[in-house]
Amino acid sequence: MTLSLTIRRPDDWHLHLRDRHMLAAVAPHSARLGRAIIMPNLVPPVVTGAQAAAYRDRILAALPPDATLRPLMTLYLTEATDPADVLAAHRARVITAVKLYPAGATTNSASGVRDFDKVRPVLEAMAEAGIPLCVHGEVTDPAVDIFDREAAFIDRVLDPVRRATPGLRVVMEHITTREGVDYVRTGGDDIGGTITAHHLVINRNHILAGGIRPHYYCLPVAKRETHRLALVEAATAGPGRFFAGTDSAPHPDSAKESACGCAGCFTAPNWLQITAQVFEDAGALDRLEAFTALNGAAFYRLPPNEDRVTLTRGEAAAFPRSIEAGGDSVTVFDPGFPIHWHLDDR
Ligand SMILES: NC(=O)N[C@@H](CC(=O)O)C(=O)O
Ligand SMILES: [Zn+2]
Ligand SMILES: [Zn+2]
Repeated sequence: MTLSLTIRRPDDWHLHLRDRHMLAAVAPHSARLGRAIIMPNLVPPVVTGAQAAAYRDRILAALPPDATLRPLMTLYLTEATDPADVLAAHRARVITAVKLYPAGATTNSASGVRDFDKVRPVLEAMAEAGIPLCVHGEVTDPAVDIFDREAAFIDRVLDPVRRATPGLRVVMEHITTREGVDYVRTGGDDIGGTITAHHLVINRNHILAGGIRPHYYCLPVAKRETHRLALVEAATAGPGRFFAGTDSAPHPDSAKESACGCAGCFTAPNWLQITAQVFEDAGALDRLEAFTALNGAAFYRLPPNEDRVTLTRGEAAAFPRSIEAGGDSVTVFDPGFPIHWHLDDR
């Protein structure tokens, strides 16, 4: 018996498309989504409305003619961000959200925020205008163990900032811990959380046991199995404030397979199929649509996509091991188990 599942066209609420050669190589792999929140951590970062508009044009030019993707742009919050520019870019529908990177927390975060008091006026303006703040939730204090940095961020930064800025709408990005799940679940209507496909699949053993696997290294780093199970439970719970954000973060293999390999997993080509497999294994296929196509739109106060895609269960799917980008290869995330779901949306 062939099992098939028709759902509203999925969105990706956390996507890195990069620029230039990399953009050209990876954009087609996200082209058949509905919408995607485009992360602004380019070098140099996207900090003004004008830069976001120019970046959106480069993305649209890189997409194939049959693309359905509508890129939703974000601004990279710095201590010098002008609240008036944020408000104007939002009013002009150039941006959908603003991204907070604690300085030094992750790839290209050097221009991020060190002193949270400096961004208070921007956050207050955003709360007033209902502009969501997407947050990379890790403390950067070198004294805090890397596996504890998400939980510490909630207590030391996120909760104090939210209390100081009532009405601020926050997406806790790429949550990796039970603490993150609990904070979003109990945090009220103004907080949502994205969950990646790779964090639904790997725990820290996959990165470190039996050899170090750089293509499983991303930030926040995958945690213990108990945390992965909490993420699967949250993702498969149905209607709510958890939604798919792939954090597909391509890097050249030369930068990952290095004595100091950089962070990011490239999941754009297979995240939906992997997610479907995880939901099947959890007995939750009836809730895949909520996670991939309903909850995120609801949080962003956008209508769900009207068109549909069909996923069909069959033979184990074959995904490329890597793709080519401007002379470099970029390894595609390998879930490590067979994926029986195929995407058919034409
Ligand atoms: N997730 C990652 O490990 N890397 C992302 C940055 C980010 O989302 O933190 C990247 O841009 O490479
Ligand atoms: Zn991040
Ligand atoms: Zn990211």
